[in-house]
Amino acid sequence: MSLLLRRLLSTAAHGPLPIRVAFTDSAGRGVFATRPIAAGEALHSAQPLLSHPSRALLHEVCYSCLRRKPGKGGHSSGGCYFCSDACREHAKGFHGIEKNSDWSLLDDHCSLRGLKYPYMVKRLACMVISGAVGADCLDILQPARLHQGMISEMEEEFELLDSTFRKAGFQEELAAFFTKQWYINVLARIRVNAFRIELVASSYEDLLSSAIASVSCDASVGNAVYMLPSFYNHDCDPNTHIVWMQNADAKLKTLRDIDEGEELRICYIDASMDVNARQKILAEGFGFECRCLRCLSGD
Ligand SMILES: C[S@@+](CC[C@H](N)C(=O)[O-])C[C@H]1O[C@@H](n2cnc3c(N)ncnc32)[C@H](O)[C@@H]1O
Repeated sequence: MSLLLRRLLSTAAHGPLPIRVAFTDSAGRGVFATRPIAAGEALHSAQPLLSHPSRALLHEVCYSCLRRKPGKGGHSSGGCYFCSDACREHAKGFHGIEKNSDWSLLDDHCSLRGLKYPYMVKRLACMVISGAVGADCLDILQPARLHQGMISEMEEEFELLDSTFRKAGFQEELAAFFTKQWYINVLARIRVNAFRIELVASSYEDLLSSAIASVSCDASVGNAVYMLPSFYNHDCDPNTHIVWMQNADAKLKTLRDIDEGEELRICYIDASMDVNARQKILAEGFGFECRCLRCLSGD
């Protein structure tokens, strides 16, 4: 296990976490309980390594933590909304770089094709340039299997990002890491590990804005990639779930009693779909055939 993971598992506020990361028989690495865990117990929370608001809500959620903008107040900066000084401070490095570039070509490219992940790579590149993270910070995560069509699309996106950064004068900073291969490696990891974030309404006002958002089909406030949550495998009848209350900080909780040594699995997709739809999405989006008990029973 990497040093980073070991540190994450042992530095919880209330002692070591009741989980460990280990190899499964058929699904690569996974998360296992190190003791019996009761239904509904909070396992841990996790802050994103990388997040980005949905395009449709760019000015409606905090540019840093994805918290929804309340009806009044808030701190805006360059068109972006920050919910607090701490969020503004956290975003200072990458936002300063993003602000200095003209992203209109990338915006056109992504909105025409309905792409969201290139924005996450853009943000990661800005975080690397600002010194907030290393260029290899996602390397530990599992990448997607890519076919030639995906690689060609990624190469096109890379060229757009590269020319935008160069026009803004970041040649020197890019030289250290920003290659086509870096872009492809990072995007391949984001494809498999990014979570689509839907906040659980915590107030009447939130409830109202979620209702409006779901009517207009943009219930997701954005996407984020985490470290520890990325090691949870999928099950269509999961024993664990991941929730977001007010912002992109994720909380993992058990859904039923768990035995010591049992693997903890979450559901990556909408579990209410039928077996054929679930199998299709998991095969196309995540590259595996789901052989969970529910799928095997044809449910
Ligand atoms: C978010 S990662 C989960 C952690 C991953 N197993 C690892 O080693 O990093 C998602 C990937 O794990 C594998 N995976 C997750 N759930 C699976 C399942 N039920 N059956 C087979 N493979 C699964 C797939 O390769 C999938 O693309």
